[in-house]
Amino acid sequence: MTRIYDRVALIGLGLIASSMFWAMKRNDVAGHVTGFARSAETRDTARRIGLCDTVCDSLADAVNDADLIVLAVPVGVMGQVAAEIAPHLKPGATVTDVGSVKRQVITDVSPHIPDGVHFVPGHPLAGTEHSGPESGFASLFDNRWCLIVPTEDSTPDAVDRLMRYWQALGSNVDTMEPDHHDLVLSVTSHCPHLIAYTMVGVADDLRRVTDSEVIKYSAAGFRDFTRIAASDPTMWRDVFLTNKDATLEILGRFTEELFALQRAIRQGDGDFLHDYFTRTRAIRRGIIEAGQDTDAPNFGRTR
Ligand SMILES: NC(=O)c1ccc[n+]([C@@H]2O[C@H](COP(=O)([O-])OP(=O)(O)OC[C@H]3O[C@@H](n4cnc5c(N)ncnc54)[C@H](O)[C@@H]3O)[C@@H](O)[C@H]2O)c1
Ligand SMILES: O=C(O)C(=O)C[C@]1(C(=O)O)C=C[C@@H](O)C=C1
Repeated sequence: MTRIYDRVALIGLGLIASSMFWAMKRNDVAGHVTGFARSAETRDTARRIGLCDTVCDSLADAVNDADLIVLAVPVGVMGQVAAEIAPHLKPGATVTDVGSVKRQVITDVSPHIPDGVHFVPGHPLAGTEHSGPESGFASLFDNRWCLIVPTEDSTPDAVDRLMRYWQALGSNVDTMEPDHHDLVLSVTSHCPHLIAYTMVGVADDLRRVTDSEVIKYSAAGFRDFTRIAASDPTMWRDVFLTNKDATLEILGRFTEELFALQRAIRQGDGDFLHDYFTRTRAIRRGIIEAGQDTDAPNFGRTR
């Protein structure tokens, strides 16, 4: 038995919250789980599929007895939800979030946390392009990192307990400072999504001059882009609006590199291209050798 919290409340019943629920049930991580979603349709779906022990029709009912409250809503509404739950929180409870951006969430949520309640932000580095209450699955967090991003006010006990909770859900855990988190995630997640959105947008524009061939004959590289570019529009709009500085910094560097490659192609500088691709191939191989890419088609193959 790996019970870490007695009562957990999930706010926003989408991909991440539903995956957390199934992972909690798999390992008996929580005693009783309540859930709340804004739309009646999502709450009905949750009741139909058995998502949460109790689906509540109000935020107050969902959180008032909870030891852990998980904000699993788009980053842009975290502050608003925190303000709504604040009067109903139990002393000693911990509020956490799973938002993809940390500095803005801390700025928006912290002022609403009452005295005697802990706030310990977090971010599971796991997801898919799917969203909504039916998209979750218990193994989503297995062997993935979850970054815990304490604020200046987070107490060591509350941090330690939340880390044990994510480990019980199957994750590896680490702590990180908020601004550093936002810069790192801009490189590893946010800008790659923006580039995928752009590439699919370019293909869509081109469709008119290629008679749909780019879609019909889409090769593996482009198909990977379309998977990423199918990710939830609300979630990703909020990510870019709330991680503006890091996104613009990394996009600036990206554009410089792209221009260098463009020049090498124009000048026929094969050595530059070969050296560049040799360097990037080594990065990919390093990730696989470190056992970090469990999705790789050859993961675990010995020959
Ligand atoms: N999808 C991913 O790959 C991924 C990975 C890690 C972290 N995250 C973060 O997790 C959070 C949730 O993402 P998700 O993928 O589960 O999204 P999702 O779209 O699947 O679910 C979000 C849920 O929040 C609800 N919601 C929206 N506004 C609300 C409000 N004001 N009050 C109450 N509920 C509201 C929606 O109805 C929906 O049920 C986001 O902050 C996102 O940045 C997502
Ligand atoms: O695997 C995917 O589809 C994801 O986009 C997951 C992903 C990522 O970029 O790795 C997306 C957003 C997060 O906040 C964390 C994880």
